[in-house]
Amino acid sequence: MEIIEFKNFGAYYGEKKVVNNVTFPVYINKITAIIGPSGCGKSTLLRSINRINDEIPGFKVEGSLLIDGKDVYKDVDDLTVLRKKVGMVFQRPVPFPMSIYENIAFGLKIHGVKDKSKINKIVEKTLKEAALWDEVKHELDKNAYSLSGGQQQRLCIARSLAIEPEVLLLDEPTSALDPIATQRIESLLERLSEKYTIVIVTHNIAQAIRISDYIAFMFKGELIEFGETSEVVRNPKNKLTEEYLNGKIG
Ligand SMILES: Nc1ncnc2c1ncn2[C@@H]1O[C@H](COP(=O)(O)OP(=O)(O)OP(=O)(O)O)[C@@H](O)[C@H]1O
Repeated sequence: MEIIEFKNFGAYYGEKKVVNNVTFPVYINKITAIIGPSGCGKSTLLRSINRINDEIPGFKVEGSLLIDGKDVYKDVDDLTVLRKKVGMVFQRPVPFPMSIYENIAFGLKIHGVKDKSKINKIVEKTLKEAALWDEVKHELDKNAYSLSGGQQQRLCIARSLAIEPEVLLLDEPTSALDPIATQRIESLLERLSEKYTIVIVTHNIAQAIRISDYIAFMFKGELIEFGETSEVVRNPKNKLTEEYLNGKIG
């Protein structure tokens, strides 16, 4: 079942159209990878889902983008509600300059959770979910910047999970990480997809093939192909997809 649907969706920065007539579904509790060469509109698509691009002057959209059947640009007034439902993790881990514990507690407090024992429980639960608990349980008061890059990224994932989103958006979450940290994040995402819907932008074709259930291949602002990852890889319908997957473009 789909949770998100792009329908004839387009996006502009000022006069420049960077996403054109894109239609595809994002299925619930699956990992969908948006792939394609640099500048093809991957991040723009991803950032449209939680309307984080609204802050860019001149950004506008056309067509529709539905979450649970509601158009996020027409039917959603409260961006806080949208962003609670749709969490986001960025390319570079960006912990807050505070303790590991506070990194998670902070967001909860903003969302109105005040009870200390409830916060403690959520901190532990989400750090476990993000496969970080065992490494940090004795040093929750340490500054988050003392963690390695991979641990910081898992902390950022834990922070997103704490506010119980339904969808997790990730923009190149492993491109700043070494192969071992990357592998840990990949297996974490596979586990998280049992409970969350995941949309990931990645330059790394091998990664998309390893972890995604569905692939959306973008090229110059157009959706060239969408389908089950195994099917797209085994039997790409479009020549461009085949060339991209074989490293001939991009
Ligand atoms: N804030 C902005 N203002 C103006 N143009 C932008 C802005 N952000 C992106 N663009 C342009 O929109 C197009 C699509 O960019 P986008 O970042 O969505 O692509 P991408 O596929 O994610 O690229 P990359 O893989 O390099 O991150 C590019 O031509 C880019 O230059």
